[in-house]
This record gives sequence, structure tokens and C-alpha cells, in this order.
Amino acid sequence: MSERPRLTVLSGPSGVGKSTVVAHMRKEHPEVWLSVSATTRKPRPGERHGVHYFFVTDDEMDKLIANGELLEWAEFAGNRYGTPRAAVLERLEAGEPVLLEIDLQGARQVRESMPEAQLLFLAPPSWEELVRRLTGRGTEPPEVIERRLEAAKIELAAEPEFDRTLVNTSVEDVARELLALMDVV
Ligand SMILES: Nc1ncnc2c1ncn2[C@@H]1O[C@H](COP(=O)(O)OP(=O)(O)OP(=O)(O)O)[C@@H](O)[C@H]1O
Ligand SMILES: Nc1nc2c(ncn2[C@@H]2O[C@H](COP(=O)(O)O)[C@@H](O)[C@H]2O)c(=O)[nH]1
Repeated sequence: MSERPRLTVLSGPSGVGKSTVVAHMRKEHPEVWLSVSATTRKPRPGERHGVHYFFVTDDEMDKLIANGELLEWAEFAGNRYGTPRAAVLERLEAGEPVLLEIDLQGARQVRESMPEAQLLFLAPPSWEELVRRLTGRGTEPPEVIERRLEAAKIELAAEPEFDRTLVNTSVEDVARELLALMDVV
């Protein structure tokens, strides 16, 4: 019998639907533990400190990095983001399924430091649909959308680096596939 992959990384371009899929999945399966990242980005309306992110200052992020408290970190479209190391290791130690929702640069770092992790890529049905979703979300001004779409081109080109690709046509279908890949159902 193959060993259960305990750490799963979900990446994919901004706006592809990572958070939507993960939220849908965790409604039915709250036992899947999702890492809460630290970020220097400002909260969007409705986002809560400690729930969606740990919103930190630049100085605080500098310290987290300098003290080695992040499993990985990256600058993405003008802000920094990082995964608090201790909580992830604790949950893995406890044998829980752990999920990271992070960008390509972070996924590459996890591949280096934890090669046993499975890396999943969430792809859009088309480029036009990705633009529609990112724009339609209405959370970023046009210049930030442009930066995120520039990053998206790089992320889409890196898809072959991942263990599996899931195409986000249907949130329900992808959530089901994700659960199966995490060996939760
Ligand atoms: N399968 C889908 N069909 C149609 N719309 C979708 C689908 N999945 C997500 N969306 C919509 O796309 C938008 C972006 O989704 P979401 O915020 O989950 O993306 P994300 O990948 O987490 O983005 P980011 O990386 O910027 O955090 C949202 O408005 C969401 O409702
Ligand atoms: N490398 C990391 N990337 C992360 C982390 N947390 C989130 N992200 C990714 O950043 C972008 C933008 O997120 P947004 O919430 O500002 O839209 C997206 O691709 C996230 O997956 C992290 O800890 N490390």
C-alpha cells in the first residue's frame, strides 16, 4: 500500500479559483488543515487576521524571515507572503492532512525542502476565463490585475513542474478530485 501524501501544495495563477475550491472542500471536510499564511498585503473587505491571513508589517515580515520562521516565502505582485513553519510541522507530526495554498515560487521551495510533498496545479479552462475571474472578483485595481496576469503567464508555463494538474471548470468536481488526491475520502 502506498503511503498517504501528508503535505499537499495547491498552486495556480491568481484568480483561477484556489480559495474557492478549498473553501468548498473544507465545508464538507473541515479536518483538512489549511495553513494560514503571513502577508504584507492589506486585508480585503471581509478578510480577518488569523483566519484568512496573518496580516503583518514589512518589519514583522523581515523578522519572520530572519528568524527562519517561514517554511517558504515569496514576493508576489508587490507583496510578500510566507508559510509559518511551526504550525505546518506540528500538524504533519500529528498525522493530519495539510494543505498549502501558495504561489509557484513557494511551491518550488517546498519541493526542495520537503520532496515528499505532492504539488498540484490548478489551471483555468482558458486564458480568457482566467482574466474574467480575476477581473470579476473586483478586489484589485487594474494595475494590480496587470501584474497578476503577468505572473500568471509565468505560472502557467511552469505547469509541467507539478505532479498533477486539475482544471477548474467546476468547483465541485475539483474539490472532489482534491479530496481524493489528499486521500481524505
Ligand atoms: N469554477 C469556477 N467557475 C466560475 N467562477 C469561479 C470558479 N472558481 C472560482 N471562481 C471565481 O473566480 C474568482 C477568483 O477565485 P478565487 O479568489 O478563489 O481565486 P484564487 O486562485 O484563490 O486567487 P488568488 O490567488 O488571487 O488568491 C472568484 O470570483 C470566484 O468566485
Ligand atoms: N509563496 C507563497 N504564496 C502565497 C502564500 N499565501 C498566499 N500565496 C499566494 O499569493 C498569491 C496572491 O494571494 P492573494 O490572497 O493576495 O490573492 C496567490 O497565488 C496565493 O496562492 C504563502 O504563504 N506563500
